[in-house]
Amino acid sequence: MIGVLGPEGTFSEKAARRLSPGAEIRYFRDFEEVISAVEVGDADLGVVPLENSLEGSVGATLDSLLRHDVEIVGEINLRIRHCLLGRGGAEGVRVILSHPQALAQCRGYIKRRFPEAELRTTGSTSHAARLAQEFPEMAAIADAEAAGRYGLAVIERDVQDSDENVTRFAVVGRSAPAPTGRDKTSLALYLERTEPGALWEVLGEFATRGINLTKIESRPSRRALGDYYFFIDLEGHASDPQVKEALARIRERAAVTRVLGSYPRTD
Ligand SMILES: O=C(O)C(=O)C[C@]1(C(=O)O)C=C[C@@H](O)C=C1
Repeated sequence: MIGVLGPEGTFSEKAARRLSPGAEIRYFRDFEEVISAVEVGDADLGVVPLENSLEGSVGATLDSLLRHDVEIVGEINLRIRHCLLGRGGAEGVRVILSHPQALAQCRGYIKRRFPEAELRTTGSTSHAARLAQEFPEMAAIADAEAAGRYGLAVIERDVQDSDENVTRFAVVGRSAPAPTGRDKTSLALYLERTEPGALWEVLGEFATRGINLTKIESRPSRRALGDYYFFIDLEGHASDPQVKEALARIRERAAVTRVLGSYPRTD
């Protein structure tokens, strides 16, 4: 059973179905609840968004991965094509609803096409579609498939601000997959020290061993303003000798070195 953001019809569900077409799906209120359900065994796997090509990282997912004892076991890249869904035509639309990530991915379209509309955020794109079903003056930004599920018409298609709108989802589980030879590793580091070059030294451990980094991102540590965790993705598996060696050296310097998972690469 795979846990995803609900209700029925989210992009997270679409990504989960791509991973495992026949799997039983269970719906949760937010990404933290999905991750925590995997941790306690209420879901075998979870599928949660990690980052988007237009809007960047999904902070709520990164923060939850750090705070729960789960592993990233895979990744899924899904092209996101948003639609405007409603009960009538574009003329009657006064309020536009969606998940904050989806509204942000369609910001330009909304400003251009509906300069007067009120924007309201919902827990997910399908939650927006479910609400738009009840109120004719409301339209939802969601997947075309949500229109059929919630009895809505597709008012306009492809309303995202760029065709290159891709969301990368993490598949979250409790046990690490075996190395495949084409893997990626996600890490979270907390350095504590603030002297010049602390991050540079850590990154040098990867550079000198020819390990390619594919992402680096900082997130507030929640301890103090200006205090950060670094989230790093690299090519390779945590059990590869070079990666293992780099991690051992980094563990001597960093206050926290947490491997969030090693998993097969999709690109
Ligand atoms: O609301 C949904 O449909 C989701 O699955 C969430 C989510 C996200 O937060 O990134 C997933 C993909 C899209 O980027 C927009 C929304």
